[in-house]
Amino acid sequence: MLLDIEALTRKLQHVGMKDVGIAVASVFAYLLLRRAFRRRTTPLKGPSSNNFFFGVVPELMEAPDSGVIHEGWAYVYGSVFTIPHLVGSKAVILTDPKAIQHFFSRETYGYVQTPNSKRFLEKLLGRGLFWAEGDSHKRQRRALNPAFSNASIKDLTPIFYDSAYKAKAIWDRLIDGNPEGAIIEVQQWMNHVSLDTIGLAGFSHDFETLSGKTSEVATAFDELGSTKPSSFQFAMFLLSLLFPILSKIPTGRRNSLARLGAAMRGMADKFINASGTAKEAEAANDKSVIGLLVKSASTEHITQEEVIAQINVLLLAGYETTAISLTWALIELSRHADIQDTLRAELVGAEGADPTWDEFTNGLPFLDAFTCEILRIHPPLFEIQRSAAEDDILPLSAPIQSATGRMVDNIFITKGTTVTVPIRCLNRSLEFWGPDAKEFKPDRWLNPSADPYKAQELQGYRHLLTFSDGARQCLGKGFALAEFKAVLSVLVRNYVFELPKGPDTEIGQHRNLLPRPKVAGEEGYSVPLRVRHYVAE
Ligand code: HEM
Repeated sequence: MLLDIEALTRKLQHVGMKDVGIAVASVFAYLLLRRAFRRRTTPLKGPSSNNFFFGVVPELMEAPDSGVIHEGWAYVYGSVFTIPHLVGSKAVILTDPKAIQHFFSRETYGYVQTPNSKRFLEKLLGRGLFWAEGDSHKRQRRALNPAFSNASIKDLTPIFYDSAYKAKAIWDRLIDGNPEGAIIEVQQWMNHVSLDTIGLAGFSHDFETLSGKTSEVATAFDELGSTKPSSFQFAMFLLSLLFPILSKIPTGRRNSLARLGAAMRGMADKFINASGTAKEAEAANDKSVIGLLVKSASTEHITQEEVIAQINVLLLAGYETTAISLTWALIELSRHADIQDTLRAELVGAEGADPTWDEFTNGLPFLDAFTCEILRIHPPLFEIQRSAAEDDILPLSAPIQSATGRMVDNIFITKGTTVTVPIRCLNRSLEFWGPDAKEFKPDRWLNPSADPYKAQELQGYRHLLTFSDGARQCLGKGFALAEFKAVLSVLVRNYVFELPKGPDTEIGQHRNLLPRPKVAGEEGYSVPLRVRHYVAE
């Protein structure tokens, strides 16, 4: 309907300044009343902070183990509690299984990326799966699903083995003729294995880092990984949470991130130009994840921009997570010679040469138990944080006492509230996993306790939240598990791993895009291990 300007002007001439004042005051009064009567998030107990602007965010970011802090707070304040967050606001932390299940069931519609994460993800990766929400997320995920089916992952298994054998060929040259073995910085090698694998299996691109080549993407990841953010950069990061405009000011870290974004986009462009239309990809019989995506692109209405964004998503989601898990696996084997022996006995005893995909999924119980324990004790992502897109009511498994002393069996969440699921806390919590929760014990997966503790109440892969849950749960879970098991089976069958200064060597944490393990005192995120040939007795 067009606006009748003349009629409006005539009407306004009859309205005096007094009427305008009354109208403005009425609007204000309405807004204030609406705010006053709007239901607020249930007041919950929780720690306090003197830091009005950042709350406990810096404390959690700098802690060696934020999971232990969350666990302590849950013990003192209850299974759902609040923490002081940005600019006097409160974030809600969930450790109640029913509340967590409800939260994940509403992923991408009711709970969405926080505004800061959304901006960051769009800038770095584009409008792909990580960025998308609701129906758009569903559509993108549907298009990618076939590439992650069991049949597709089975087809990719030779690529996982190829990467492991390329590393083996070079390690053999480093070790040959030396009974004492060689000191090998394994984290860098697990980076190479993971990057080359995701390149080939994800989008038919060989980064060739296992052959000693460098690429812009590898260099950009390396640069981000090896430099520790300075105090200035940390302060700028915190400030940009409050004033997003500050995220445009270049700092060393932001420049590295920009270079990583540019390198990933450059490579994605090359892939699109090389594979071109769906027809050409089909002709090339491209079984990579993106090759399959390109084929289904037209039926699912996937744009070229979205295909490019998905390449970035795969790189970021698949590279660091798997490299970190493999590095932790080698550290834990070096810390526990008995576990290393048991795993090797199972793998060497396996029939034939390399275990098949079917054996990874249905056989080799100790390899499976070891894998689950690495995922439990060392989740690469420490927490999932979202913002409530609308008001919600979280049900609880057991009532808790609110901050006003009232017993409540559900929590009202106001739209805009930040809600966090602390993965690392839940995976290692005494309450969920029993008195030996903090110990690295693969056996727990083989001999489930008669008293199964609370972990059974958690959903997620094997009651772990390492791969998250709900609509956004890790799409590459099957890929990651097969790659992890294939690489580890090659390495453990052929080598013996030790920490050069003994099994009790302190392992520290290096903050990167995701936290990395490092041998305390070493430069960057170095994990040098002594690696010897395994010789059967
Ligand atoms: C040990 C290895 C891995 C772990 C622990 C892991 C964990 C996770 C987690 C926790 C999420 C949810 C993130 C969030 O909601 O903020 C996620 C999402 C995702 N992961 Fe993984 N991941 C691993 C490996 C991989 C690999 C190898 C790939 C691809 C080949 C992959 C592809 C994805 C994708 C595409 C998503 C986004 C799903 C969505 O938003 O719908 N991941 N992963």
